[in-house]
Amino acid sequence: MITILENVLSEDELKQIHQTLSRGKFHAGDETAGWAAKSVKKNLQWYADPELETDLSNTMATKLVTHPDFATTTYAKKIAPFLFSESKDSGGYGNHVDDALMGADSIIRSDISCTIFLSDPKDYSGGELVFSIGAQALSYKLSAGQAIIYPSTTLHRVEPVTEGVRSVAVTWLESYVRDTEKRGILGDLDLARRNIMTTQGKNSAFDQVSRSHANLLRLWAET
Ligand SMILES: O=C(O)CCC(=O)C(=O)O
Ligand SMILES: [Fe+2]
Repeated sequence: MITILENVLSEDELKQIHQTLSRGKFHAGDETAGWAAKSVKKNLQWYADPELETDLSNTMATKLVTHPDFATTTYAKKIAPFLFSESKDSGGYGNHVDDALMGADSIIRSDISCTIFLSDPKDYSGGELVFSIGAQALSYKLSAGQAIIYPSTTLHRVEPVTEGVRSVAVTWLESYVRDTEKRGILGDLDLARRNIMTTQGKNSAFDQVSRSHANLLRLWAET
């Protein structure tokens, strides 16, 4: 399931992030890709003082995981450090699938990929994030501060940026529930129980749906 999270970052936070990014440098991005993805990775990757990199990554992670829709969309167990990328001058990232295992010291299994958009879509041409799902192509170019969350199993690409600069923060999540269909079912049940609570209060329907949600999570979660 592809999900959009609104307002992960405010205007002020975006300004601050761009200010921090200006304290580092962008280098060719092919170092941070697997051997096959390297050949199509034509974006730039941000490098800075390691402490600054860690600080910015942690700030982004906090913003993401405290978003009200994050927990029930992802059932996240682990989050990888963020990468900050820029695409410009016809750079982008051709069709690829993200590596299944990521990280050096601490390895995570990538179940979910996430892009947080840091640029206003009016400020660049091209740069759509496109998912190939069977014969379908789904294309997203979100507002600055919005995030998109999608299964890491998906073949995807970033179209070349022909004008301006596309700036994003990307990360990967390991989920307690690795199967996207199962996460979708759990997310629906959780939404249903919350809707019942809001519209009818804590009645027997709420208890039944809550029990199904909790028991399915118990059956499916890998701890
Ligand atoms: O820039 C994006 O939106 C996605 C980048 C990407 O696919 C990746 O880093 O693996
Ligand atoms: Fe990717």
